[in-house]
Amino acid sequence: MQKLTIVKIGGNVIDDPRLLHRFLVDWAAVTGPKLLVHGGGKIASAIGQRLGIEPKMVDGRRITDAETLEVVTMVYGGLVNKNIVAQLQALGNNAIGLTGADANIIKAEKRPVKTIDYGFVGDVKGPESINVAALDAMLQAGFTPIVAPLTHDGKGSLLNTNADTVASVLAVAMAQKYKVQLLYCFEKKGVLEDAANDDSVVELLTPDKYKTMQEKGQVFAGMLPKLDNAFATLQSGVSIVKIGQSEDVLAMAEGKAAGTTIALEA
Ligand SMILES: Nc1ncnc2c1ncn2[C@@H]1O[C@H](COP(=O)(O)OP(=O)(O)O)[C@@H](O)[C@H]1O
Ligand SMILES: CC(=O)N[C@@H](CCC(=O)OP(=O)(O)O)C(=O)O
Repeated sequence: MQKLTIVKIGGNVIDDPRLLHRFLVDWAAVTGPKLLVHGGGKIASAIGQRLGIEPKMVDGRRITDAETLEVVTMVYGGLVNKNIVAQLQALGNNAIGLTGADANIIKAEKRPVKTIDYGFVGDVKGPESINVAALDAMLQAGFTPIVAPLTHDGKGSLLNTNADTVASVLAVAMAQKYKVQLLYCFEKKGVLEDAANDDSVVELLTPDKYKTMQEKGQVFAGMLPKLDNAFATLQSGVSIVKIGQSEDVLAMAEGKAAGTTIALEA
């Protein structure tokens, strides 16, 4: 099986032009088939606020009313996605920017209203909702798909889907055809024993260690769904999952010691 590297890059890196450029230079140097998923939540919040739309987040998910859907479509599908593609073209990487609607790559369902109405937020059912053949054709033709965290409902509406979730569902679906390594890149050196101390990287995170860290309150906020997603992908056929700093993407992709490796057992 051919190797496929899937990287997710988070909002704090995208929001910093210097960090983003440095990441893209290293990303362009990653060899073999590869696919990038980007977030951009921070920029969407800032631009929404400039338009008088206050961000509302519940459990790390954005409440996406009709106006907010317009903002995230412009920001994720336009500004962020196309800036990344243009920079990668300048670096010699033949990137192709996509939302989940393009080539029907990710179909989702509007999250049902229970106690909270998330609005136009999409949940992806499973690997059957991913157009693996289309992504495979692009990869084999030498393109690098750059995927925005937008999905579609098959009825004409775009939906907003958390970028970590998009990366993990794509990784699981692509594992049918490739040996997938999934790298979550953000601004810290990895999963840290102490979130304020960058020198406290946990090199290997097992479910037992994760449980202990949760009990001690060492993992919180956006790291919780990221790690839940990470363990779930390993259980669904993804070969390697790592979490680390955007500056270490090349080292992580090449299997050198960097970041936190997520593993089902020690
Ligand atoms: N143990 C931990 N190690 C590192 N970061 C942690 C930890 N626990 C919580 N965090 C927080 O998780 C955040 C990353 O999650 P999130 O903001 O969702 O990432 P992204 O930038 O990829 O969207 C970090 O900025 C950090 O504040
Ligand atoms: C439904 C939902 O919450 N979608 C996310 C998508 C962007 C994202 O995940 O961006 P980061 O990776 O930068 O956080 C949002 O709008 O914030």
